[in-house]
Amino acid sequence: MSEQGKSPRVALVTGAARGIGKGIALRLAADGLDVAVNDIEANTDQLKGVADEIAATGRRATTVVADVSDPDAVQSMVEQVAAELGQLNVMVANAGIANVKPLLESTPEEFDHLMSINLRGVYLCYTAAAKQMIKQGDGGKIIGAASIVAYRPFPLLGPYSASKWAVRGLTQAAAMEWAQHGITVNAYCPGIVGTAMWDYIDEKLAENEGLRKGAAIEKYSELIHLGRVSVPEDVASFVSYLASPDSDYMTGQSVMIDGGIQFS
Ligand SMILES: NC(=O)C1=CN([C@@H]2O[C@H](COP(=O)(O)OP(=O)(O)OC[C@H]3O[C@@H](n4cnc5c(N)ncnc54)[C@H](O)[C@@H]3O)[C@@H](O)[C@H]2O)C=CC1
Ligand SMILES: CC(=O)C(C)=O
Repeated sequence: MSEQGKSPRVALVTGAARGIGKGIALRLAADGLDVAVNDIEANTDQLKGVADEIAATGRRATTVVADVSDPDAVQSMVEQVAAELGQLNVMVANAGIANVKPLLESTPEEFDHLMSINLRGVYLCYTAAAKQMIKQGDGGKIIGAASIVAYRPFPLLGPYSASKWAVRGLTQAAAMEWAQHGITVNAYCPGIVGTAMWDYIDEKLAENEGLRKGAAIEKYSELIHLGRVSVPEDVASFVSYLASPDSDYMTGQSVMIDGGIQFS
């Protein structure tokens, strides 16, 4: 119980074994929420490490191994979190993958796989969380991972950019439909964050453009007006706001948190 005698709010963060998701999970725990962290089976050890870090701060933590593209797994994940931590108040649909390739070399199978995680996964997490929050009857905060490419695609990241553009649309529709239940739905749009995802993007862009390793991220970083590559904590600070009552009058927005690359 908190000082006010109310149970701490509970957040679920997908793709939280590393990178931005880990940063968000640790920040929400620091904000006083109990936190469930999700990732795929291959990252189970890292995921447990994140849960241990949260528990060390005095908050309750639990891990849920699940693939966000699987409807049954997502439904079970939400049920498990509500059963173990008592409720679900904040859903952060963060899990995502990138694929760097010219459109003319991409395959329908690669396209479907990327969409199954980046778009269908977000849709499944949004809807499963909303059903749980409506059942609880006390509103909630649903938050999705978009990107600056939801406003202006990067070449060689065509399907990825389209998936993030679609997350922006889904976020607007969900905000309209669930406002009546006191649920706000917003998305964060990071720019260039130095995570494993950008290690991969840098390597692939370098291959495609005949650059040395590290050169692509340097090149793209020249676009950042604030003059440095982002860290997960930059994004987590904004998600902290979206998860808090301070953002209660904001819904349907996909907001750039990119050091000043893209302007809407
Ligand atoms: N790194 C960047 O510059 C940017 C990242 N983003 C978005 O932020 C989110 C997090 O990105 P990063 O932390 O950089 O990526 P990352 O690759 O470091 O971490 C993503 C996590 O998601 C997990 N994941 C992948 N597929 C999954 C699935 N099917 N089910 C559950 N978990 C799954 C991975 O195992 C990994 O732990 C992604 O949605 C990404 O598209 C958006 C803009 C910029
Ligand atoms: C990975 C990503 O979304 C960007 C913009 O770098």
